[in-house]
Amino acid sequence: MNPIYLGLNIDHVATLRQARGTRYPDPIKAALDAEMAGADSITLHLREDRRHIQDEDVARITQMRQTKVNLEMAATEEMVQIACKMQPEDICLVPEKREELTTEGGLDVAGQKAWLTEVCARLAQAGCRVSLFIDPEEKQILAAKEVGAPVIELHTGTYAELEKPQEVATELDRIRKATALAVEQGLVVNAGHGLHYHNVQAIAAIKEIEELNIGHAIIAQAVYSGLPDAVREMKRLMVEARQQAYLG
Ligand SMILES: CC(=O)[C@@H](O)[C@H](O)COP(=O)(O)O
Ligand SMILES: NCC(=O)COP(=O)(O)O
Repeated sequence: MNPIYLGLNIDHVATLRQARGTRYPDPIKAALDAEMAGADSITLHLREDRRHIQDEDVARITQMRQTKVNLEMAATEEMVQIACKMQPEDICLVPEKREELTTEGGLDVAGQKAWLTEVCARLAQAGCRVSLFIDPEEKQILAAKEVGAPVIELHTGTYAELEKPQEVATELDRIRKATALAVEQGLVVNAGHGLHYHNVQAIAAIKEIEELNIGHAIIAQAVYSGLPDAVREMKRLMVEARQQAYLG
């Protein structure tokens, strides 16, 4: 059975801290607690506007983590230099707009192949494994392969927002086909965005998906149950769905 891994996104802990400019809650404490509860990696997004995660958070987590760090960032010169200095295990390149509430859509890899080829090479040279956060589209998957990224993260935001069963089924099918194509191309496939306790299992049941990055829903649930329980329950649902997928 292919295992399924959970990456906890800690941005939302930092959002709460930045709302008041306090020293608490500490996203790094949250990350360490989550690792103890079964999170397999820690994801954090250093935005250009520094609205939540700060440079110091990235420095601290790369030193203190017990699992591995997945740094999400825009493909800009500033961010590439920071990443090369901090050297997290994984980097996920994401599109970024100043005015957006959260990431909207996937990275247009096909539209910036030359620049992304250079960025992927520089990050690989620094010892980081590069992932590209893309929509489940053939054009973007083939472009990801071309620019030299070993990993993609399929954007599940559209899936998460749909409500009508038929539309959800169609989007799931798109994600399944995209996963199959990416695996055929030799890419590792992760997924994430907008996943929560009620929609995660259909994604976790796609056997070739290796890791799910989830933040908002887990941190929200932590308000009620505490973070360790919130992490454990998400992981339990993911593993249950993966096992069921093998049982048929
Ligand atoms: C790339 C992605 O899907 C999310 O992790 C997103 O980057 C999180 O950023 P925010 O926490 O600012 O919404
Ligand atoms: N890359 C997706 C991610 O890190 C978590 O996104 P969300 O669960 O906070 O929507």
